[in-house]
Amino acid sequence: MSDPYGDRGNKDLSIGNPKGMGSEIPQRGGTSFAAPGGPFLIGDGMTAGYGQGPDILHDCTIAVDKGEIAVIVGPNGAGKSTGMKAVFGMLDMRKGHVRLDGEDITDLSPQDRVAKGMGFVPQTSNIFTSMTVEENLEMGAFIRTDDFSDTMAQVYDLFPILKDKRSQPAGELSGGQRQQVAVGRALMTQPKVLMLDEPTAGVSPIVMDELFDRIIEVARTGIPILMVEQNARQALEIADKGYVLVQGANAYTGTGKELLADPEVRKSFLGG
Ligand SMILES: Nc1ncnc2c1ncn2[C@@H]1O[C@H](COP(=O)(O)OP(=O)(O)OP(=O)(O)O)[C@@H](O)[C@H]1O
Repeated sequence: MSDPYGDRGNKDLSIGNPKGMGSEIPQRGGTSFAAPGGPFLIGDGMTAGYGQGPDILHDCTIAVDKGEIAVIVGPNGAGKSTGMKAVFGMLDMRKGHVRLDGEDITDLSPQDRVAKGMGFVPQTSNIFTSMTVEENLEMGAFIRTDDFSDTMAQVYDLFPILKDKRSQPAGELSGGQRQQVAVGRALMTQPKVLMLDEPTAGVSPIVMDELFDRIIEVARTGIPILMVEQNARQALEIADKGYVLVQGANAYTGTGKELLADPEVRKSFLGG
């Protein structure tokens, strides 16, 4: 396996990173955004599938660094959600590693990854609909033994509508508000990194813009964000780094700007 991140000794960096960060042209394949010591969170060379089934991910690499929003886009069935699940430890990895802040966490359970600082908002069933908004947030704090009232106040500052609706069952909220509950719940653990699987699924364009603004705000508080998005163009606009996955493999990697400017990416994935 290539080691484009140069954090496991003296290997040929040219294998995965022919031009390096900052080149004008997005590169095919698993490109490096090399930072000393490697990215903050990386699923590196992941090959994985469900149960005894075929490989869905093929040597797929996704990563996010401190201060960044990294976005994973690609056609339906490309393996975006599977990539997120693999990073979160919900699949058996057949090859590859997951590292968080330099530590190899490949063998940890999802629960243990949460304790290590990973917040994950899955695509579906990401809230408890019969519980109130506030109870959902409290559930998010389940691993904490300290006083979490400050964090709850921060979540309410970020999503004021949730404060207004804190005593309502979460199932009564609109789609965009439910997504806020889901993100808020993940923030209650005070994660070191936040993973979001299609946070804007099923919401209107206006609500999508609002959610993206909130996500940028979260990122500005210092929490790196790795997210999957169907709304590729809009997501790449706010992305420091983007991954286009095709059939479970890295097809294009670059900054959001680079990918938006790439004619092939535009033609194939952004509707021209
Ligand atoms: N629980 C599962 N068991 C078996 N196969 C699955 C499971 N979930 C997904 N797959 C398969 O994995 C492949 C990738 O699916 P995945 O949901 O990761 O793609 P995606 O890029 O997130 O797609 P979408 O944009 O439609 O959500 C598909 O072929 C899908 O059928």
